[in-house]
Amino acid sequence: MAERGGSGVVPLRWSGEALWLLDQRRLPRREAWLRYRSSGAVARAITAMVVRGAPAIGITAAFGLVLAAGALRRRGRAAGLAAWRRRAAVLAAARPTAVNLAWAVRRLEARLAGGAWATAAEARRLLEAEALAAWREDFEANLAMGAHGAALLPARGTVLTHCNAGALATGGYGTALGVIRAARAAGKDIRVLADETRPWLQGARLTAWELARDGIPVTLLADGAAGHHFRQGRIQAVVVGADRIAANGDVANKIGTYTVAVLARQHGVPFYVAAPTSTLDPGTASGDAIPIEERPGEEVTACAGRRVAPPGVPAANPAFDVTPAELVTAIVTERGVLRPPYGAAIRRLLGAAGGEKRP
Ligand SMILES: CSC[C@@H](O)[C@@H](O)C(=O)COP(=O)(O)O
Repeated sequence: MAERGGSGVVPLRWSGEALWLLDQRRLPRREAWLRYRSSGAVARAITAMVVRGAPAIGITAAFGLVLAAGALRRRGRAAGLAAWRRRAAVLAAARPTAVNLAWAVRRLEARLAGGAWATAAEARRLLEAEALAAWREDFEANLAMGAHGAALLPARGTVLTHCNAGALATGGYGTALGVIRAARAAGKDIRVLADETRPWLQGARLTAWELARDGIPVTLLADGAAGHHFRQGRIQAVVVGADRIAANGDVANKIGTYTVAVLARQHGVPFYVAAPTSTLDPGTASGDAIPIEERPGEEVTACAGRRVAPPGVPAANPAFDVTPAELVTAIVTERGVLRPPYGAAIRRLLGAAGGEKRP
């Protein structure tokens, strides 16, 4: 069983035959693993939030594409490829905001196009090797981001984070939480304030769980309480993850992130975004063009499975918002720290990777 740790937490396992996902909807009360053997079921699991977090759903989709390799058994390479691509399109559409889904599909599609294979079994082996490589690379990227980002944090202080950008949201270790983990490992006395992050409570359920397991001091905040803590001077830095970063540096992340960024600017607190280069989207000019996932209103009118709003009252439920680049102090990637102006910095970074960011 392939596993990749980092603080002992992983969102997925690969057996060679099946993908196992840790059901994040049930954490922290239960650690339940669900088994998936088809790409359609994997796509439904992504939509249903069994697994979430941009890099984690990208890696999950990559293994979904391995499971889709059965489509290549059809007579004729072209027909097989067309059937496989249809399954890939379903995976890519499972959640619209995180660019990592499309990134995973492009990466595995390029592997198929560039690799020598004659049978579906050979193609499956190529796809599996690529999915495992994407997972390993994401884990290593998180370690590198941790090292770059830790240097930005003070020797002692409190960091606010929003949502969960930890091991559960990635191939292991985490982006924003990776930065915090690395700072602690480097001996910095960092404490964490975690926004609860309604409606799915990724902060209360997942970030708090991960950090408590690691013995990192974490205090939960109701989402509306952040402003009070900024005003009291209790926050020295903000670190969050990202679902997509546009070519100009605008950042899409969990709904509520923009509010935190505005507060950070108002109070002169640095606002850092930690994200792997797989989250950069040079094909999207600005945040205005990033599709924002709209989820069912029932996720807001109910809390922990019980309706809290009066019957008949609807709720708007955008899952993400966009923080304009001008509010972002720095973007931490595995290849180094980007500073404004981000358009030029992102072009330089991706150019340095050989002119093409994606395979
Ligand atoms: C390293 S995870 C970065 C982002 O994906 C994370 O901050 C986030 O917004 C996750 O949203 P989610 O709806 O839980 O998938």
